[in-house]
Amino acid sequence: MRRRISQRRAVKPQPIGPVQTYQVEGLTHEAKGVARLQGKVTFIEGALPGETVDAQVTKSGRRFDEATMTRLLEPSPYRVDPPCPHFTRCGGCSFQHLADEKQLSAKRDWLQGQLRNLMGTHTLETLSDTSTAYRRRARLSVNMVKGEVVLGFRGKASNDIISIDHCVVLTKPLQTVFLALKTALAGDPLAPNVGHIELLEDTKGVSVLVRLTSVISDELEKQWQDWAHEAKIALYWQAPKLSRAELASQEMRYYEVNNGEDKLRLQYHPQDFIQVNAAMNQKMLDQAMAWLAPQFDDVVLDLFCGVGNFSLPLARSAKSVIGVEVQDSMVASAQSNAEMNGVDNATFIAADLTQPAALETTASTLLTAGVTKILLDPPRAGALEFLDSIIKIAPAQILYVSCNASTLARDAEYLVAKGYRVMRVGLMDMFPQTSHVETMMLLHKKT
Ligand SMILES: C[S@@+](CC[C@H](N)C(=O)[O-])C[C@H]1O[C@@H](n2cnc3c(N)ncnc32)[C@H](O)[C@@H]1O
Ligand code: SF4
Repeated sequence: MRRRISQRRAVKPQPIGPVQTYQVEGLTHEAKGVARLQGKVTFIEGALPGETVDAQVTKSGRRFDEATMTRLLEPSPYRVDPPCPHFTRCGGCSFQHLADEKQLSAKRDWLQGQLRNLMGTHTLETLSDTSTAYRRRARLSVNMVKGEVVLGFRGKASNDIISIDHCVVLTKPLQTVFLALKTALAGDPLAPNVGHIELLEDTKGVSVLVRLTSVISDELEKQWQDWAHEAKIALYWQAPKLSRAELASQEMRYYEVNNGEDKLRLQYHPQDFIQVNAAMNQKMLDQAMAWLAPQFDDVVLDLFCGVGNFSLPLARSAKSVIGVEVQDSMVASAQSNAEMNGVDNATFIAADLTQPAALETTASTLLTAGVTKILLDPPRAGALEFLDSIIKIAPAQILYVSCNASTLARDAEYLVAKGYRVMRVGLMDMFPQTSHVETMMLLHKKT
């Protein structure tokens, strides 16, 4: 474990030029200030638009330089004290020095730029919620340095693990567990056997998944189970080389979502994908239902459906829903989630939507199903490989939920070229304090 970390260690940027004064004009997507000096663009870590700063170049390229701020001469009125004491070193957040409303407007400007060929005269709609204490899932890195355990996140300018005492974007219960875990791991024989740790909070409570790098004794395992029991934490172990099937046999978790007056319970395994921000997930589901407006005669296809986060609410209003997901275990969870919630009009198919073979079998099944609306929520790579199948299925409406604006722009431009029209576009601020944005786009088939 230690070896792997040192191999991946990035070189910390070192100053290579004199300190110079810059007027900062803009902000990049990664929250670096943009300035020009003698015509050359410089990206300055830590600087904000409207500020005058001293900075030192750390990397010089043909087209632009990168620099680090050494002194803030004139601050922006929108500069705020970062709520997290680790902000300057931890790579988890990039925007904490900028007021919440300005973070959002910077994200809006950036997203509108990414989608410039698609926005037309549409106004970008915005969904947001609390800017701290929102993260219900986090992956912590663990390292041993000179016999001391280091628990935290990767650094900003390097792959080093930064020791964290308090992470303000975690939900309050996870902040408490983080501290308890850190205290319990210090000097404990478990620490050198841990690769990383996942914290998870859901309707069932708090859980901790420990990924082991080597086998531990039954006695040590028992001590930690006792600790978890005492702290009311569900503890999951992932032993080295544990198969997915063995993992899947472990106890399931669940979270709940509201669907109007109705409550839906979704079971999942701690290793399965779930949306990280519970409050924003609820707002996103409500918006998806409002925009796609499933009716009693709609057959809705939910692509990349996970454990049925969108499928189940959709099925409550539609004639039927077909979910497609690559992970067999998540397909099984989605199916049992439907049954547990009394949803009898949803079926789920396991298929890899990037593979031509799967595409042919899946798409031909879907071609005859009379699909009227499609919701898709792909991973960052987008859904390029399945777009032709979508065109063949020819739904009247497509709701695209995306965590990567550039693949969304690529895919949506393709759909527009094939006869769809953009109807609504929305930014969903799922990850405040970071540069990530989620986007929702509604497209209608041109008649
Ligand atoms: C962004 S998540 C969305 C999940 C679900 N819609 C939700 O809201 O919880 C993307 C999902 O796509 C699945 N996935 C990833 N690659 C896939 C592929 N090639 N084919 C089908 N599903 C895939 C993942 O397992 C994951 O469940
Ligand atoms: S991820 Fe947590 S610890 Fe890191 S900067 Fe953000 S709030 Fe602080």
